[in-house]
Amino acid sequence: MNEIEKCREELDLCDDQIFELLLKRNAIVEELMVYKEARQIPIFQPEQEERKNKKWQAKLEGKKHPEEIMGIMNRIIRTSKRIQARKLFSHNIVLIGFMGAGKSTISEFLSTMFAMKIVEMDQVIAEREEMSIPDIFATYGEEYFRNLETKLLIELQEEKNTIISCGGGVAMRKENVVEMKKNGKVVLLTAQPETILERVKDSDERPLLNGNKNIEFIRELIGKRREKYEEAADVILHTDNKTIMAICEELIEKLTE
Ligand SMILES: Nc1ncnc2c1ncn2[C@@H]1O[C@H](COP(=O)(O)OP(=O)(O)OP(=O)(O)O)[C@@H](O)[C@H]1O
Ligand SMILES: O=C(O)C1=C[C@@H](O)[C@@H](O)[C@H](O)C1
Ligand SMILES: [Mg+2]
Repeated sequence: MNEIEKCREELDLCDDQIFELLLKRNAIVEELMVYKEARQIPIFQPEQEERKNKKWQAKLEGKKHPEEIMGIMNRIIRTSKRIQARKLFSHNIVLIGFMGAGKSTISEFLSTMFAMKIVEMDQVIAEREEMSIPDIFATYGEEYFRNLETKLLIELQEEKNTIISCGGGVAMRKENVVEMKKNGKVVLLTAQPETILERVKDSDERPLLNGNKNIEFIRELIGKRREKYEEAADVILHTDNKTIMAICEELIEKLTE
C-alpha cells in the first residue's frame, strides 16, 4: 500500500468513528431528555455548556486549527438543541402580550436554548418597509401597519419549529389569532403596569407609548386589551419579578404538559 492509500484508509477510519460517535451522542441526548423530564431537572443548563467550552478551549492551547474545531463542536451542540426542540415542540411558539412584557427577550433566550429560528415581527416589517415602526405609523398610519402584521402572519404559517415574537398589538385582530393557532401554540406574557413602565421608560421605539409613559395610560390600555390577549392564549405566564431563565423553564413546562 502506498502512502496516499494509507492516509486515505486512516481518514476513512476516523470518519467512521466520528459518524458512529455522533449516532451514539444523539441517542444519549434523547435518553437525557427523558431522564430530565422524569426528574424535573431544567432542560437548559448553561453552566454545563460553559464547563465544556472551557475544557475544550484549554485542550486546544498550542494545537492547530482551534477555530475550525470549536466551530464543529459548537455545531454538534447546536444540533443537540435542535433535536431537543423538535422533540418538545412540533409546532411554532407564538409569543404575544403588551409592549415590554418581554416577548423579544424571551424569544432570544429560547432561541439560544433550543437553536430555534426567531421571527421578530416588528423587525421584519421595519426591514421590509425600510422604515422604523414609529416612522411607519407617522407616514402611513396605524391601519397600514396592522395590515402588514396580518399579511406577515399569514406568510409565517409556512414556518416550522420557529419562535414568533409578535408586536404588542397583533393579538387584537381575530383573524390574526386564527392564523397563529394554525401552526403554533400561543403564549401570553403579562406584567403589571408598574413593571411595564420600568421596562419601557427609556425607549422611544413604541409609538403608542411616546408621550404616554405613565402608569395610568399603560393600565388603561392593558385593561382594554386583556380580554383579547387571554382569549388568544394557550398558556399564560406572569413575568413580574421573575428571571428570564425562570420564565423560559415555566414556558417549557406548561407547553409540554
Ligand atoms: N423578566 C424580565 N426581567 C427583567 N427585565 C425584563 C424581563 N423581560 C423583559 N425585560 C426587559 O424589558 C425590556 C422590554 O422587553 P422586550 O423588548 O423583550 O419586550 P417586548 O414584549 O418584546 O416589547 P414590544 O412589544 O414593544 O416589542 C427590555 O429592556 C428587557 O431587557
Ligand atoms: O402594542 C402595540 O400596539 C405595538 C407594539 C409594538 O411591538 C409595535 O408592534 C407597535 O409599536 C405597536
Ligand atoms: Mg419586542
